[in-house]
Order: sequence, then C-alpha cells, then structure tokens
Amino acid sequence: MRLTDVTHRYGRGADAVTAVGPVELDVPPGEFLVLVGPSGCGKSTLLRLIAGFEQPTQGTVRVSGAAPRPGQAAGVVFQQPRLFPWRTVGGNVDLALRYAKVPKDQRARRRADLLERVGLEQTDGRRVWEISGGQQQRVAIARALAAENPVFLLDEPFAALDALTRERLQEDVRRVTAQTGRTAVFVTHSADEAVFLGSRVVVLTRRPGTIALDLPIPLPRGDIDPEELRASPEFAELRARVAHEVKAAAA
Ligand SMILES: Nc1ncnc2c1ncn2[C@@H]1O[C@H](COP(=O)(O)OP(=O)(O)OP(=O)(O)O)[C@@H](O)[C@H]1O
Repeated sequence: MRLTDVTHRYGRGADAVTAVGPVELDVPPGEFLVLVGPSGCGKSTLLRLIAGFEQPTQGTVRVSGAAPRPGQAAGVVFQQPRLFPWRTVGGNVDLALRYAKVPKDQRARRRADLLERVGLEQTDGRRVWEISGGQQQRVAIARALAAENPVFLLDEPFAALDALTRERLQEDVRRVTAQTGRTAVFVTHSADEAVFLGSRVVVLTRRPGTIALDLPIPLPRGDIDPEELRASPEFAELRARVAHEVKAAAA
C-alpha cells in the first residue's frame, strides 16, 4: 500500500475543509498499521482513501500497485457492525462470500472456517438480534475477511463495546491477522489499543492530519499470552510514548 503526497479536501471554495495531508506512507505486505490522532484529524478519511471510497484531491493512493476500487481492494469493518438484520449470522457471511464470487460448492466450508476463526461456530443459524454487540462485531470481522482481498481496514471497530469485550476482540484481531498474514490498517483513539495491535503506529497531528510520529512496535507477534504482553515493561513504555505524542499532537 503506497500513499504518495496525499491530501484530501472536502467541499469547495470558502466551504472547503482540508481533512488530511500531505501524507506519505508506504505499508509493506503483512504490516499491521495503526493510525492514532485527535478527533477530526482525518483518520477515517485516510481509511476511506485506501478503501477507494474517496479519491484524493492531490497525490496518489495505490494498493497492490493499482488505484483501489471499493469492495475489491479491502475488507472494511466500521464502528457499527452494519449487518443485515433479516439474515442469520451465517447468512451475513454467506452474502459476503457470494459478493466475493466464491464458488457455491466452496461457500459452506469457507463460511464455517470464517465463523470458527472469530469464535462464532455455534451461532451460524442465530438471528443477528439474538447475539450480543461484541458477537455482531465478530460477524462483521468474518464478513470483511470473506473476500480475501489483500487489505483489512478497521475504523474504530470496538469503540462502542465494553472494556472486557473490547480486549477479547483485540486479541482475536491480533491472532487472526497473524494467522492470515493480511495487511491491516486500524483506526483508534486509544494508545493502549494501538500498541497492543500494531506492528507500527502512526500518530497524526490535528487537522489537516500529517504524520507526527511513525513508530515501529517491536513486540512479539504470533502465539503469545496477551496478558503477559499487556503487563510487560516494553508494552508500558511504548504505550506511554504513543500517549504522550497523541496529547502533544492534539495540543
Ligand atoms: N463528507 C464530508 N464532508 C465535509 N467534511 C467532512 C466529511 N467527512 C469528514 N469531514 C471533515 O474532515 C475532517 C476529518 O474527518 P475524519 O472523519 O476523517 O476524522 P477522524 O480523525 O476520523 O475523526 P474521529 O476520530 O472524530 O472519527 C473533519 O473535520 C470532518 O468534519
């Protein structure tokens, strides 16, 4: 993923708002990039540019060497799960598989794999309103992974969840991305969440967002005890550094 001299403006003339930029970002395959910054600094705008939902006013965005096309470059998880309420849990995943043109004879197996991956194998036939908010967000994650596109984008997906569910889902996302090797970009306000999830954390300044800090997170990934990681002095040090930078960027 490569963003070259990217600026994005909403509106025109006197009403124009420069949301973000100029930003240069090179994200190698398999990286887990977390964007942190004050409210309104353009984090979601950057994500929408990478998803191809918006075109940059200036500069270029490339995903796997091409301009991103909505629905094809990336699977996206939003703050709200945005599921189809009249469908079952499995039915929501199935729709994503159909949209991704997965052949019919492979869909049942893929659907079972995806639900297992997010810990929902027992809820395939349940209606969306019968499961909790955390479980609904897990369905949204499974759905975003269904297409197997190269990039996984998450825009504050756990902001509306309680602290315990949030921690569990953070662990799931860390594990799932390590297993699939997918490149991820995750937006959050939380330094804690950023350091736990990211292999790299980028802190943005106030609007228009530019890069204030670009920090590699050299914590172990893969099969590690999340509690141990959260309790380690290295984690605490990185979290304090990011929190300090976010505060300075917001000032
Ligand atoms: N469609 C739009 N039209 C006009 N202005 C917009 C539009 N979308 C976003 N903006 C403005 O662009 C700026 C950046 O918005 P964006 O949602 O990208 O920020 P953010 O960092 O994700 O914010 P938050 O953390 O509060 O979600 C904000 O000032 C916002 O008001």
